[in-house]
This record gives sequence, structure tokens and C-alpha cells, in this order.
Amino acid sequence: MSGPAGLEIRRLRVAFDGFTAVDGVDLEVRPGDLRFLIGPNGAGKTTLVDAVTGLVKAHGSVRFDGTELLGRSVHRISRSGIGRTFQTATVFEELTVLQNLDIAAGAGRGAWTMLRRRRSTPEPVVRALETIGLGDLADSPAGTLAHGRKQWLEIGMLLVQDVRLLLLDEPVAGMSHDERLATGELLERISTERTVVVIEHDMDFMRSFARSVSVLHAGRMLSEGTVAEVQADPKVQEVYLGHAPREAAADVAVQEV
Ligand SMILES: Nc1ncnc2c1ncn2[C@@H]1O[C@H](COP(=O)(O)OP(=O)(O)OP(=O)(O)O)[C@@H](O)[C@H]1O
Repeated sequence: MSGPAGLEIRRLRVAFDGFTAVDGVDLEVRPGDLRFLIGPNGAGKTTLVDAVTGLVKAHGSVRFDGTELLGRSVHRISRSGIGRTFQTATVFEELTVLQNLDIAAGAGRGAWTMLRRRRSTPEPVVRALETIGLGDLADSPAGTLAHGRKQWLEIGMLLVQDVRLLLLDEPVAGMSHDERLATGELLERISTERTVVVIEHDMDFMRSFARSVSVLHAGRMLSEGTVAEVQADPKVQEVYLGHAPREAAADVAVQEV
């Protein structure tokens, strides 16, 4: 693995039929960061990640490890070492945990070769299994995993692909308290070797695990800094208290770190 790589976004703009969802955003994520991207509903968080991964047409500049990504295909962007998860885990439910990881790791190998039981498990798969803590469930069908564990498997599928930048969309949505904690610890481990950006609405989770935070509002970058800095920013307090969209979001402004 060639180590974590940074992301540098400049003047990013995404418009849908005249509506500007991302409106001139600058965002810099240094290699090895664990960055949380927060903001009220409709702020443009998912659209920003869609632009980075090539799913929507965007203007401006997105550089990853120094290379311009805008204009590249989804496939080429993913090959450059960027992977994402969505709110709903996309694992092969019928296949085992191990087979899911094996398939993700097996670009270039035939499907049947991968599905046949081999004598030894490839090293990156063993490491990913250990990192995501699913070693005991390696032979269980992914469909039988609890919701939280499916998310971890999906993260493992990015790890075996040697993704250097992980973009995770609300990874702890629907998780229990213990699963959230385990997920936070997993992200801390991962981000020692890779760069991680998390879109999140869960403010307790953000406060516990973010190394840095960016706040989007109405397509623009509202505030950036440490958790303490962002929480103390009157602009952030105003947006969250003004909208008060949900209790968890509103309390970003009123709780001390
Ligand atoms: N394909 C699309 N066509 C038209 N408008 C879109 C499209 N995708 C997103 N939007 C609009 O762009 C704005 C930003 O949406 P986006 O999903 O990026 O926000 P978000 O910050 O991720 O919100 P949430 O936290 O609710 O997921 C919203 O007003 C949304 O309705």
C-alpha cells in the first residue's frame, strides 16, 4: 500500500437543472485525517461525495494525491484508490463474509476461482477480517449479519481493495450504542493508514471520533476546525438551532465537548 493520500477540493460546484446543490466549496483533507462532514439535511454533503466519486457532473477541481479527478469516469476514480459506502450496505447476502471479501479483493481473477474454496486465504483478506473484527463470522452468510456488521463488512471490502480514501455515508445510522463505539474505534484504526471522510448526522458520534470537522450549509462551507472550534462557531449554532431539524443535530450547539 502506498499510504494515505490527501484530498484537495477547490471551487466545487454542482447544479441540477438550475438548482445549485454545491456552490463553490473548498475542502482540504490531509492524509490520514478522520474528517467528519456535517450539515443540515440538503446541505450538499452527499452531492459533494458524488462529485468526488464521479457520480455527478461537477465544476471546479478535485485533486486526490495531486491528481485531478474531475472529468474522470467513476471506474478510473475508484481505481485511483477512492472507495465509498452508502447508507444501505451493499454486500452479497448469499455469500459468506470471507467470499464477499475475496470477491472485493479479486479484481482480475475469475469469479469461479474466487468462489472455490482455496487452501489459503489471501493475506489482505486475513488482515481485513481482523481489522473489521469479523474473524469468527468468516463462514457466515453476509445476509445473516446484524446491520452494524454488514457495514463493517462493507468497509472491509474497501480495505481489501487497498482504498486510500474512504468516503462513508452515515456509517452508524441504525446502529446500537455498542456498534457505534466499535465502528468509531474501527475508523480510528483505519485512519492510521488511510484517509477517512464520514458524512454524519449523529453528533455524539462526531464528538467522540472526529479529528476534524467541516460543516456544510446550503451548498457552502460554513465552518471548519476541531470539534471544539466548530461547536463554538456562532454560525454553526445559528444554522443548527435555526433549523432544529432533529434533536441530535440541534445539540451540536448546546453541548460542551
Ligand atoms: N439528482 C438530483 N436532482 C436534483 N436535485 C438534487 C439531486 N440530488 C440532490 N439534489 C438536491 O441537492 C441538495 C443537496 O442534497 P444532498 O443529498 O447532497 O444533501 P445532504 O447534505 O447529503 O442531505 P442529507 O443529510 O439529507 O442526506 C438537496 O436540496 C437535494 O434535494
